[in-house]
Amino acid sequence: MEKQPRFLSSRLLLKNRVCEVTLNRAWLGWKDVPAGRRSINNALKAGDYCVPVSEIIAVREIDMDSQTKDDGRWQKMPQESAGAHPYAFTVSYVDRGSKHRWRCCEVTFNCPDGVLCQQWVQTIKEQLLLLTSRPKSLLVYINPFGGKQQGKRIYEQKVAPLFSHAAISTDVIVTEHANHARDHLRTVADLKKYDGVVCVGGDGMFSEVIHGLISRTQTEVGVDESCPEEELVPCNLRIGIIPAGSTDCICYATVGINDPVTSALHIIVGDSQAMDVCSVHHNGTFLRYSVSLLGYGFYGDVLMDSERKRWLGPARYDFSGFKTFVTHNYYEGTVSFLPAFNTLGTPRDKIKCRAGCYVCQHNEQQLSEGRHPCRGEKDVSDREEEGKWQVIRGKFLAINAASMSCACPRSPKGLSPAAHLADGTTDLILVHKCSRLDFLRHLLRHTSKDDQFDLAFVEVHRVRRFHFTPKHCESNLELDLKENGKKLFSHICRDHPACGCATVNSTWNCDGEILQHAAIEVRVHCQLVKLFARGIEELPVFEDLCNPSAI
Ligand SMILES: Nc1ncnc2c1ncn2[C@@H]1O[C@H](COP(=O)(O)OP(=O)(O)OP(=O)(O)O)[C@@H](O)[C@H]1O
Repeated sequence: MEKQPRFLSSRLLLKNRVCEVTLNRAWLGWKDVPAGRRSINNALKAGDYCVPVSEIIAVREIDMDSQTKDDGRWQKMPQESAGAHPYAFTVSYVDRGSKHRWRCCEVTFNCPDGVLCQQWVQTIKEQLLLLTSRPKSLLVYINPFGGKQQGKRIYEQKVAPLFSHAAISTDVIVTEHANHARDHLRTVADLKKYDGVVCVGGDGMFSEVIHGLISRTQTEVGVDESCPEEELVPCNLRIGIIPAGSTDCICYATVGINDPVTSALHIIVGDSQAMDVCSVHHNGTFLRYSVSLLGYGFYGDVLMDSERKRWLGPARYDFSGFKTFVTHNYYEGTVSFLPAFNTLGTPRDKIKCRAGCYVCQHNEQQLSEGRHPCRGEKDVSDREEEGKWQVIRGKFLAINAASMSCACPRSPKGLSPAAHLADGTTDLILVHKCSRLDFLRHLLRHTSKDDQFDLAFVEVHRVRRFHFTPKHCESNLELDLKENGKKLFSHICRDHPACGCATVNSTWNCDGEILQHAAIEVRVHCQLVKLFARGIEELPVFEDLCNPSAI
């Protein structure tokens, strides 16, 4: 690691031990003064430590006379040290626990004189002010009915104190009905006042927020989001998710854990993770946006059935999953798709999307070079034409488009383990008609080490766009044409199930919401939104870096 010039370096007292405390542009570090030279009360060496400045939450001076911290809590001070080192300051910082969990930790240093103490506090504060990616003002939406209806309590007890500790101001809106947050963002909210939007709830609340923000952004720049061919403009404001729902998959996929404190700390340090968004249209009419899973067949049926059994609570997903599996319906239709070309990565290459993902960076760059071509280069529409649409007709148990791995605590690998959050593509997974046993083998591979795509009846394609037309809509289309010309007297199986045709229709599960239409056109918009997150970190990323000799 490159050595940085030191801003400050002093011998201070930490819990009766003399420490060498050092601050440079990147790190705050402390280490015990070597034995023989330290020695206050013969304290044991407790080890060396360093914290990236970017992960310091706050610093404050402590009023030793009143023996309290300025947040009013009592502080025990050792008598000896208080005498010789009567001034102190406390630094709050991010501490990493296991499984991507973050906590806010504190360390208090005692100083021999007040000027030195103030110099430390002032210098650290100045460094924090240089971190311009940190939000100062946030708009917070709380769904009081999400998950176990704990959203308000979670925010007030775990998140709000951290925001105020980090001097972040907030405007909080407790939603009063579904789509309250979406509509407020779309029209009323004074977004210039804020550096970000936070939703407290589950994936449904996150979906409301992206719908509101994307809509608002397009309106402001005069882009018509209802037109499938429009190039949508990315949203400026970042979105934070405080997980408080019964499904918190987006939070899990972008932070690595569903934990309100961890999410709050990612917001405070000003992390940023871009995310692709799929627009879904039917016959040229806008339906919804999706960021995680679009599923027809199995996952559509599970959602449809589980919605009827809300009274069962979270157990409804297991129940409906089992029922749908036993029912074993398949659906006929045509899938056409535009494969991603000129991109790094494939759905089966086992390269997982992680913090600072190279695949996402590279592919986004390729796309934006296409959008803003240098002289002589082709523009994006020409480039898309370079890829050839492919068409697959068949009978499917499931058609899934995974725009991220869709990993969650129940399925740690997810539907498409190598899908990327921000590479401008979605992984289209087609599960053709097969036996129940084979389908079970495929489903079980979501939790085992085996490749879930290495089965004869499963195919997967990384795509930029796809269309799906169920068979009954194809019949509709044919019927219309024939009626116009030849006065055909036939019926559509959908309307007349008694005709004996086995075909039934499924619905699309769009990030947990049911779509009203089965025939859809989907297009991926690369990095349309940004989150206060950094993607899942490879563990243990900071063990190597945390070497005090580097400072
Ligand atoms: N005050 C409210 N009253 C009723 N519904 C609301 C309110 N605020 C938000 N909603 C809606 O509640 C739905 C579910 O919210 P959320 O995702 O936060 O919780 P969840 O428990 O994970 O959801 P689900 O039950 O769908 O798994 C969202 O689609 C949202 O539109």
